[in-house]
Amino acid sequence: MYKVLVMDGISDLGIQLLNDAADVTVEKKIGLSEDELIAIIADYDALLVRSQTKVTEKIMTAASKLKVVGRAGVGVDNIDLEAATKRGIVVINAPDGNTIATCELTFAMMMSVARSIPQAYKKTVGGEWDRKTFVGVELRNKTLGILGMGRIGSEVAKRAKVFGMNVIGYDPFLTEDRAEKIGVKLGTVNEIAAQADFITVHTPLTNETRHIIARPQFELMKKGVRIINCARGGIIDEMALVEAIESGIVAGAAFDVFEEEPPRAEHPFLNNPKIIVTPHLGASTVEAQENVAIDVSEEVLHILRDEPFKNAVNMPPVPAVVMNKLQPYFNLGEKLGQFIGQTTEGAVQEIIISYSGDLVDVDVNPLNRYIVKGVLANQLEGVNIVNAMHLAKTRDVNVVIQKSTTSKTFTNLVSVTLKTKNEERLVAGTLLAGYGERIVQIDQYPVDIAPHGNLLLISHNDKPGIIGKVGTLLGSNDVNIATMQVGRKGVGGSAIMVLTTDKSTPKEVLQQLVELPELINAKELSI
Ligand SMILES: NC(=O)C1=CN([C@@H]2O[C@H](COP(=O)(O)OP(=O)(O)OC[C@H]3O[C@@H](n4cnc5c(N)ncnc54)[C@H](O)[C@@H]3O)[C@@H](O)[C@H]2O)C=CC1
Ligand SMILES: O=C(O)C(=O)COP(=O)(O)O
Repeated sequence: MYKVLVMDGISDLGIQLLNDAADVTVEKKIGLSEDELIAIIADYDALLVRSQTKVTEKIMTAASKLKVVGRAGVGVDNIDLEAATKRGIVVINAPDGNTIATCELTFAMMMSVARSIPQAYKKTVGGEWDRKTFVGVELRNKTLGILGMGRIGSEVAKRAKVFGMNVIGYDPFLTEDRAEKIGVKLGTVNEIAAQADFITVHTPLTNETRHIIARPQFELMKKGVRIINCARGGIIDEMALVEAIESGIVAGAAFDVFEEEPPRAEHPFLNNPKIIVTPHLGASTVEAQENVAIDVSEEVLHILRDEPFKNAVNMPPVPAVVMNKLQPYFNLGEKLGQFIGQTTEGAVQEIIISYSGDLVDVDVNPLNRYIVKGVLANQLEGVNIVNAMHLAKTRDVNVVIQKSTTSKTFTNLVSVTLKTKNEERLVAGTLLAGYGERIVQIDQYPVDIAPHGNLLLISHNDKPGIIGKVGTLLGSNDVNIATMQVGRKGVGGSAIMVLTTDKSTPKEVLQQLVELPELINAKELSI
């Protein structure tokens, strides 16, 4: 039974999927301190958070069972990604579910700051009928500068166009073609600062975006500019903004997010009549909260059940077309890795993965992770597709990827060669239409094995009667042979025998096998 800990007010409707799962129990705890979380986290397989809980390295160190941290939202700056990757903890987010909610709040903030709605409301409910102070500005024909033209930034741009605004966007990934298509002019940060009447930011908070708008940019701005931040505190330098308001450059600002949340009571935004604030409400709509909780719950279930997933933040994203092609190979790749990992003794020095046929034109990086995971799982605990490459690197295991267009026999072939100080072994597999996964080569021997269950790998000399001897020995010890394959270099030469058995072969029977004069080695592999 998997145990999931839900924190930070995640929608109950959204996590219904987890509640309904027979193999999951869900516990909800709100507002735990770091120490309180450390005290209980070892019990849980999955942790679900929003932006409030800081998932620190200390918490992950205590989380001995934790497989996944699910972020019901976009930003993961509250989660120590490096610490998670090192420990093989998958971090997933729900990037699509709150785009519209945050875009709409941005628009609400832009209109509020253009018309001073919160300030006017406050006076009106206070008994004043002040129609002089709050003369606003229109959005039409104004220039909106957008830093960060991803999901939210692009939706804001769309709506701004409908309002008759000119939009200038800055985003290192915004191409001229796409900008033209959505009717956005491209500009640098400084060009935006100099030209815009409204500026809104929609980037993540990174080393590059921290204080991307600071004193030098405010100095370039037109008098009367209005600034909106519904992304992350810290993208705009808060103190420089206050100065720019005091010096009359900035006419108003609307902030949903703060460098420190919640802000201290004496924070200069909180008593500035030109600054509108909300308590990080961008994603706080019924729809968005249901969306992100559903998305994150689906992914958490996949991860707990060892099924493929797509939104890992601490792994490169896999486009859907690549995923569709690769997914059928994940199981085969992992089994080939497990198989070859169990055939060798001693530390692995190099893993050579070769692809031919169908996979040559595909980005095989996700599949490499499954293969390396399979290899290392034989020697290391806690390996998974998130940390497999990291663990290989930290253990000086060289991973070499080769591709060849010339597969002689199979439409697709994945072969894995393992080198240790004293050995080099190879296994190759394919997906056969109608038959599924097959191992088709072990070292230099062609074979045809369905890679499931208990496998006995026997190296022997090709002598008459050896097959019978092996069969008799196993049979007399109640080990039933399901399938048998033999491969040899030539008559009387060295050969291999691969058996699948209905149950595991006891150690003493393996020992008796090895003592047969024709046998070189016998090993049970579990894949
Ligand atoms: N206030 C709230 O409650 C919410 C805030 N957010 C924040 O909004 C941010 C944006 O969310 P999405 O649009 O969904 O993310 P996204 O990943 O679709 O877009 C972010 C864009 O920023 C761009 N970017 C990265 N570095 C940049 C730089 N140095 N200069 C300019 N652009 C840069 C990226 O290329 C990307 O296109 C999130 O990172 C999150 O922090 C998101 C949801 C709710
Ligand atoms: O999704 C995001 O990045 C957000 O900032 C939303 O945060 P929240 O889930 O409302 O704590």
